[in-house]
Amino acid sequence: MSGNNIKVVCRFRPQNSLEIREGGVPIVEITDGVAVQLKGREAQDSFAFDKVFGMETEQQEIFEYSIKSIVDDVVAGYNGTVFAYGQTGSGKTFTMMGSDIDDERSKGIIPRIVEQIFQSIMMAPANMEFTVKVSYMEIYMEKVRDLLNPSQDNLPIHEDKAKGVYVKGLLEVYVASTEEVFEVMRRGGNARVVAYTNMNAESSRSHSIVQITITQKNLDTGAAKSGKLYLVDLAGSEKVGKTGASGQTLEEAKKINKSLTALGMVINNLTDGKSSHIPYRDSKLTRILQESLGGNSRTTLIINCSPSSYNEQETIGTLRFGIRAKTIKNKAKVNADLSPAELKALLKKVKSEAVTYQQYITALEGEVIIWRQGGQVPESSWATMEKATKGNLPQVASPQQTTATAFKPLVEDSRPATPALVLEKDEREEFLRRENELMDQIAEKETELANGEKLVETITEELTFLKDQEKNLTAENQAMSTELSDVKLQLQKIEYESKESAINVESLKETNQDLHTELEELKKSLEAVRSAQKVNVDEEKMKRKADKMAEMMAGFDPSGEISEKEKQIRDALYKFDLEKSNGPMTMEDIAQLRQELAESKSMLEAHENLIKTLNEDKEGLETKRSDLETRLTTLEMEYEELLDKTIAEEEEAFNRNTDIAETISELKVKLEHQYAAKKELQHKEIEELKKEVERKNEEYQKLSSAMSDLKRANEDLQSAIASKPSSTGNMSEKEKDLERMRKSMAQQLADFEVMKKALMRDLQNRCEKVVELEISLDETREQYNNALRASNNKAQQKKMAFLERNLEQLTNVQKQLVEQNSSLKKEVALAEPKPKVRSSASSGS
Ligand SMILES: Nc1ncnc2c1ncn2[C@@H]1O[C@H](COP(=O)(O)OP(=O)(O)OP(=O)(O)O)[C@@H](O)[C@H]1O
Repeated sequence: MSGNNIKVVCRFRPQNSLEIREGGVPIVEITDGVAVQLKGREAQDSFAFDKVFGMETEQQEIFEYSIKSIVDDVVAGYNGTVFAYGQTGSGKTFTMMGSDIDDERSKGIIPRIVEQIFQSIMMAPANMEFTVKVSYMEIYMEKVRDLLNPSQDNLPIHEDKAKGVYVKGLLEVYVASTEEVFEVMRRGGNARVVAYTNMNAESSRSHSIVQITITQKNLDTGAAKSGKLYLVDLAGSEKVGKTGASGQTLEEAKKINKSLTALGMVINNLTDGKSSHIPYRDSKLTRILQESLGGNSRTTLIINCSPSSYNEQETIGTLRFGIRAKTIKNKAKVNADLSPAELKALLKKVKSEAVTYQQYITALEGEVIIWRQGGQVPESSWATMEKATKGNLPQVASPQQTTATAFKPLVEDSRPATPALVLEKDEREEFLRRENELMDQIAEKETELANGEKLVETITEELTFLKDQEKNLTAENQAMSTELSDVKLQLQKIEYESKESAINVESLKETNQDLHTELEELKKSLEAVRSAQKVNVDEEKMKRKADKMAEMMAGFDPSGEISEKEKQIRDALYKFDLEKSNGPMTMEDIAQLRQELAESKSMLEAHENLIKTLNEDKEGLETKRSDLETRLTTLEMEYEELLDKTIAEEEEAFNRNTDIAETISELKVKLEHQYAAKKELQHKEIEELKKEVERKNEEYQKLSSAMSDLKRANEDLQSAIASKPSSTGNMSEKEKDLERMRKSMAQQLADFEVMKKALMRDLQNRCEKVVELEISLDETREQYNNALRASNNKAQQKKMAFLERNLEQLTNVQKQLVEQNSSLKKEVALAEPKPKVRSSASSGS
């Protein structure tokens, strides 16, 4: 086993758009493919590496030079590691994975390594059996997450003698082809994207590690070898301040950078030549990659840099890191499991070595005894290892003094012992066992802590939400409290009012009860008074009726004016009879008389027609009068109904405890309404009746003038008859005519007599009705007055006063109607003398 330095290669990518936009220019100059000189503003340093790749270097070229040999080593049973180090965006992922693993040109070194591995396996001898396992993990915030089993996000790191350092519980997938490996890569890559989206973090802040383990077994000998290859894409190496670990606290930023810082420390301690302790355990990354740095591994570090002046500082840092790492020495060895034959030979060798050592020890012990006893051993007889190997040792010591346990083989390890203290083998194993336990506990505690943190976060969110809610609720509560106190006040007010109302209701009930009792008593007393007075009242009524009738009919003497006129007519007829016996009239006189008589006749006929029309008018008036009476009756009935209804409503209002004043005003409005409607109707009727009366007056005037004309004609006729002596011829004819005329006049007189009697009867009937109406009105008024007197309730009195007013108005209306009626009667009476005048006029002719 020989020491071998870490191979460090440097790769510059082309300037990116940001750098160009910011005015960055390439500042690197590569010399001989192994040195790079920075021609920046701050530094003019040169750096030498195993290889320096320029901006235009193809992926294939990188692989060919720096990686291919490592694949061969791993297939040969060595451990291998490829690191990509550099600032964010410097091309680490581009170099390791490539922009497209399916694209021949742009695929990175990992796909190429995988292809190479399977190619090597295919080319291996037939007696070699290979198994390839792949695992994919990342370290973020000092937690190991299994990208092929993302639920495992905090795996512990263990170490034991057989397996060395390993991640406990990491899923290792057996793969049999390039495609299968690619599939695993894609799976892990997707899990990484999802995890970072959920965490709202950047993938550049984590370290991703692809681990490929190749085991090969010689089917003939049984000998086995296994090589482990770590392909590491480190997190961006820039200082947190520059690009800023967005959204992270300083503590988180420290954690993110912890592995990188520890990597730097490990590299420093490995290369400064004085440190006895290498702090692998300071971070998860350095612990996992312990063998890769100064241990059993063939390691290549690719440092990715920006060529731009814009990133000069970061590039210098990266290059310095590479230079330091370059001096690390590893001790790579084949991880071989020996075949049985090899093991037997080894056992034989070890046994013979043990015998040799035992002989050597025995010789030495013999010498020691001699020396202790004060003796001397000549120098030539001193025991040496050389003599022991050759079997030339003197037998000086007793065999019982020899001990096999005195021999201790050197503990050979591939890497510096950790911890730096030199431990006994058992102690070391115990230490590792204890460490593993502690690592498990730490992982558990970390998971618990993470869960606790999540819980705290959730609870904090909940708390914030609850606080907000509480704030809202407090505000709502305050508003509601104010509302509640308002409502309480209102409630108290209502309660008070309710109590007051209850008291009012009670008192009103009592009043109502009293009123009811009083009403009942009044009714009873009224009934009693009624029944007691009924007989008297009937008699009185009759008497009053008779008196009124007498009073009313006093103006209408049937034996008055008409009889006078009748007498005049009779006198005229008698005179006519006398003249007839005095002598004959001349023919001319008679002819003239006849003519005048004919005129008189026609005039008489006209008057008869007029009387007929007047009779018809009278009948019309009669009908109107009866209509008016009916209306009056209806009005009275309505009034009574209204009175009853009002009282009932009032009682109801009392029971309901409603406002009496309100009810009264409503009632008043209603009554006023009804009264106004009726009043209007009656006014209309009165107007109509007035018009009718006027019309009748006009007709009467006309009739009067016609009558006076007739009278004059009759007078002329009479004077003519008086001046003419009685003629000789046709006397008998004239007499006959006169006789006929006299008869017809007598007949008319008799008819008029009949009509007059009928009119008088009718007038008497009407007067009777008017008297009855007046009496009933008086009675109603009296009853009302009684009721008013009986009632001492203030509200009722008010109501009664109101009703009284209504009654007064109705009485006025009734009076008006009665007046109208009497004026109609007068009109009829005026219409009556006309035929009398005419009759008297006729009697005078
Ligand atoms: N050699 C190159 N040639 C062409 N393009 C490159 C090269 N190196 C990197 N790039 C481009 O630069 C961009 C950043 O590269 P990459 O993602 O590999 O950087 P990184 O160092 O892995 O960043 P991070 O630390 O954020 O993961 C990518 O778009 C990539 O395609």
